[in-house]
This record gives sequence, structure tokens and C-alpha cells, in this order.
Amino acid sequence: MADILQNVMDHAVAVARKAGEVRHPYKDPRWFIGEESVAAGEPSILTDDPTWIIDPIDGTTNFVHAFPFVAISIGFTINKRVEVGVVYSCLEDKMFTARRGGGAFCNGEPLQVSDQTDVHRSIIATEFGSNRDPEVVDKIFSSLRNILSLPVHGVRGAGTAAVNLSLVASGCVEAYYEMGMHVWDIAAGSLLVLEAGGIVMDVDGGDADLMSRRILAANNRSVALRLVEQIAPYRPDRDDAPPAACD
Ligand SMILES: O=P(O)(O)OC(CO)CO
Ligand SMILES: [Mg+2]
Ligand SMILES: [Mg+2]
Repeated sequence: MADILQNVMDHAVAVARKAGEVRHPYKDPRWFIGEESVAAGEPSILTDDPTWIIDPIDGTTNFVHAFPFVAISIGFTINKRVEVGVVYSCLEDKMFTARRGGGAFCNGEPLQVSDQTDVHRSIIATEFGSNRDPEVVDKIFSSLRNILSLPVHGVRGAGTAAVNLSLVASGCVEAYYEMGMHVWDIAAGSLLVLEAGGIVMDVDGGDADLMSRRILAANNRSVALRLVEQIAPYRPDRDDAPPAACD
């Protein structure tokens, strides 16, 4: 397991060096976007520089309640594109790894998304999130009602975006969508899905935007576009939005 992780991290360093960077990618604070560092006041701006995007505990509420899905998520971007993704699902003891162009793996075994093209035969993952604004809750339930009524086989949620994305990459669910999570929740997992043969887009069918706090990841375009028709979109404040001015 350690070998797999070391191998992926060595690749990230090699990619950074190839991009002409000579700074040590484990040490320069400009190269990090982390949930805890942003909470401590560090900027959350994705630049073209090599950048580690880290969530040390994805599934904090699960962790607190001993609900058994918790992950560590580490993404590595260059030119705002994820080059390496690692998701460790701690209690499942599954190490998911992906390199751009190099495939996605779970504990070293290759991953492939589901080949299901019929949304009616699909399981869709999503989350209720933590925003209790009535308008947002209405949108969440509107999307859910539409999707359940298609009908689909089922709707699930692991309580962690990173694990939900690993489930898409593993072919256990056909798609995952959410609005309100953050870039550190999805950077690594989005590459897992792409490298397992899936697609990642905005919930409105547009291009994926890591900082938008919106994601739709699916096994294929057919399933994704059926979901786009059902999702009631809303726009959370972006991860790179300037801090609100004080009165
Ligand atoms: O548990 P965390 O890291 O707050 O993340 C949540 C979403 O923000 C679950 O993905
Ligand atoms: Mg998280
Ligand atoms: Mg977290």
C-alpha cells in the first residue's frame, strides 16, 4: 500500500519538475489548498502552479458518529488540471489512485466505471449537504424527487464526496452529483472517475469547474445528461470567491 502511494506521489513530483518547477513541492505554502489551511485563513485560489489540494478527513460528520465511511483526499494540479488523485477510504482500507492518462486503481487493481447506459437501471449517489437555507433544501428535494421519479434503481450517499466519487470509479454507482461541497472534497476523486472511463461535468451539463462547488460525475454521457434534466441547480459561493466585506 505504501509503495502504491509513494509511486503516485513520486509521479506528482516528476510532473512538477517537468513543468519547470524547482521548488520542493512538499514544502512551499503557495502550493497548497487544504480544508484546514483555508479555515485558518490561507487563500483558496487555484493557480497554474503545481498545487496540492488536500482534505485530511472527508466525511467529518461520519467520523464523529462512527458512520463507517471516512476518507483522506489528496489531489495534485498543474495548470488547474488534476494530474494525480489519491483517495484513501480509511475504514474500507481501500487506496484509490489515479494519474492523468495512467488509469485508476484500487489497491493496485484497475478500475472501470459501470457500463450501464439506462438511467432507470442506475444507482445515483448524492448528499444532502449542511446548508439548511430553505431555498437550498427545496432545490435538494426537488432534484431528488425528479430523480427518484424517473425512476432510478436507487439513491445513495456515503457521506463523503471522495468516497462517492470512488464508488462511481469502481462501477458501484452510475453517477454522483452534489452542490455545496468544496474543491478539496472532489479534486482527487474527479480524476479517479475520469481515469476509470467516466465523465465529470457541471450539474447544468457545462464544463466541470473545480472551484464552483458543483459536480456531476457519471459513468457515461447518456446517464449524466438524463440527470442534468432532473437536477435543480443552485450556485453556492465559489471556493475562490473573495471574502465578504465587513460592514
Ligand atoms: O467532511 P468534510 O471534509 O467537511 O466534507 C464533506 C463535504 O464538504 C463531505 O464530503
Ligand atoms: Mg471533505
Ligand atoms: Mg474534511
